[in-house]
Amino acid sequence: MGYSQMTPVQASVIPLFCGNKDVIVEAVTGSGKTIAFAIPIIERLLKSDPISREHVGAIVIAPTRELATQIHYVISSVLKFQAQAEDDEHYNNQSRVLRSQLLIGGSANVHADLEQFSEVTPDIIIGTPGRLLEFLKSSKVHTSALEILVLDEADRLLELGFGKTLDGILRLLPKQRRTGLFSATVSDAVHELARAGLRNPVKVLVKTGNGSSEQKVPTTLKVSYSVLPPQSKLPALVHYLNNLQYKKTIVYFSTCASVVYFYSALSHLKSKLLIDDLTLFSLHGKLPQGPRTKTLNNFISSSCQSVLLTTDVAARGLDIPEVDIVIQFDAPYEANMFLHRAGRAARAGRYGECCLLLSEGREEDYVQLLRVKKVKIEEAPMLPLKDESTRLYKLLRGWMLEDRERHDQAIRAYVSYVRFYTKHTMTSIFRMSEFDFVGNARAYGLLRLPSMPELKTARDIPDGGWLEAGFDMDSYGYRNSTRESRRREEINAKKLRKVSVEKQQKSALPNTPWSAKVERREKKEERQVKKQKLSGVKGRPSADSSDEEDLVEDWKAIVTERKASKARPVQKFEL
Ligand SMILES: Nc1ncnc2c1ncn2[C@@H]1O[C@H](COP(=O)(O)OP(=O)(O)OP(=O)(O)O)[C@@H](O)[C@H]1O
Repeated sequence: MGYSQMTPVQASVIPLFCGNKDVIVEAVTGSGKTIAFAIPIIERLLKSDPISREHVGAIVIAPTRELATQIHYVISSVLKFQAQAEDDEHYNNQSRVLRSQLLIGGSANVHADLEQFSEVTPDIIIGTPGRLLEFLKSSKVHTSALEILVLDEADRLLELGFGKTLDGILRLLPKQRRTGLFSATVSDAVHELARAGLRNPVKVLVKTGNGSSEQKVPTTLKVSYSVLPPQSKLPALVHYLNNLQYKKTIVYFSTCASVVYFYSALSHLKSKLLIDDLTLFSLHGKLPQGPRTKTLNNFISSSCQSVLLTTDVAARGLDIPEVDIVIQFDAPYEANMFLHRAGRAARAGRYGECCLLLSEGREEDYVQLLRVKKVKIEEAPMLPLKDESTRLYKLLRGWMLEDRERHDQAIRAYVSYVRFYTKHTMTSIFRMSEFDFVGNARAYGLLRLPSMPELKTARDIPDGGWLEAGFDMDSYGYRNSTRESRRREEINAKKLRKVSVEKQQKSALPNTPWSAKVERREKKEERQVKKQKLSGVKGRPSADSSDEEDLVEDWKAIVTERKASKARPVQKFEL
């Protein structure tokens, strides 16, 4: 494969894992952990008795489909040398040919996987947890001969959501086996599992730098940050994309909806905003598997300057050699994820850069936290953004006004970002009580804030949520004619309903106390339902700005609620 020597993690782990040791391995991103477990898997299987049909010899579990596919590719690349070695005397003595199979959700169903399993008779299975569990539950698959189990990105696999599936898989595996846990960030959760599944594990910790200069990121990675008002983040991104001369760039956003929106905006405005030969790609977990795989492959094989806009689905493990810069548009929900995102650059000793964009206010404290986590991070030089910013938002506004769907998309992205913010694990830094609702809404190019329960505790919200005074939402239409006629029908139906309610109110005589009581009660119930909706009891549906009248009503309720809350002692919004 062209490697002249082992990387430090390979030199430490291969002898241990080929022997009789379970291992927990922590080594920085891009340090060659895949080969560090691929070689021991192959060695052990070659040394053991041949595995009979329907049996599995080794299992590798990875948290994402992309990573599982990549590991399968690396293992298959090593296994290819078996064919070349067939004439080799040493090889013939061993008389084994190993095969591997990939199991991931979203592609063929588990029946097709089982058919392939009986056809190919693989010794090594590489998969994502859900599909793997389904597969192992089949009576056609036997695990009693399992020699070795590897959990790559083990800390992620043990996080909530995967933990249960993983327990299910572990229950189906024999206790007599070798187990290896690998990650660039081995958390406490891994030690929990170590107690449960590993026998006297050896912990291998491969550090970079020495003593006080010890780091959690590769020494060849330059990490910087910029603190900006929210409205300057998009112009800063555009500035970076136009001025950094790198072949491949990955930009991380916090939610799928943000990727969809910014990809759509930047692609449409590309000829006016970005340098000519830049190609944009978008990848996130809500894409169907086909386009997901195709996008990643196209990004990897692209020969021009390329930018991948993505979420944390592409943060761990992916090895794309030409990625030299990573931009984190938002800070991730936990500090370890920062290291994984950043580690897509500066792999295997190459030079790389990572820029983090933070919003002014509390978020600056994140830098200190990263320093405590042994990340060497410096402030980036100030960017000349003023003119760029005015021009960008003018173009964005023009583009948005061409189709109301684009504003809906922006609202979905904004709402998802706010919801993401509420889930930050570092609540003392990313405080909802300090969140700049208006600044962020402007950053997303919104004309009006959507009504959402989170706004109840927000400060400095403009009347009715308007960010663009005097804008007529009724005449703001969809390009799609079916959608637009449906919107118009809804507006007319609402107008009619309003007229009929007004008529009823007028015809109600003052000396008919019973009907007045009923009406009052109905209104009260209606208000209560609305209040429940706003307090988020059932979780609000995605904000659809086409429902303008409801929005006005909701806004009234928010104002009333805010007035009432002023009278009460202030309750801090702690998470
Ligand atoms: N011995 C070696 N010499 C040179 N390059 C190597 C060697 N072993 C692996 N590499 C290269 O190093 C790069 C990173 O390897 P790998 O993807 O295994 O890193 P990793 O430690 O698993 O990173 P991450 O924590 O991000 O998953 C790959 O491009 C791989 O080809």
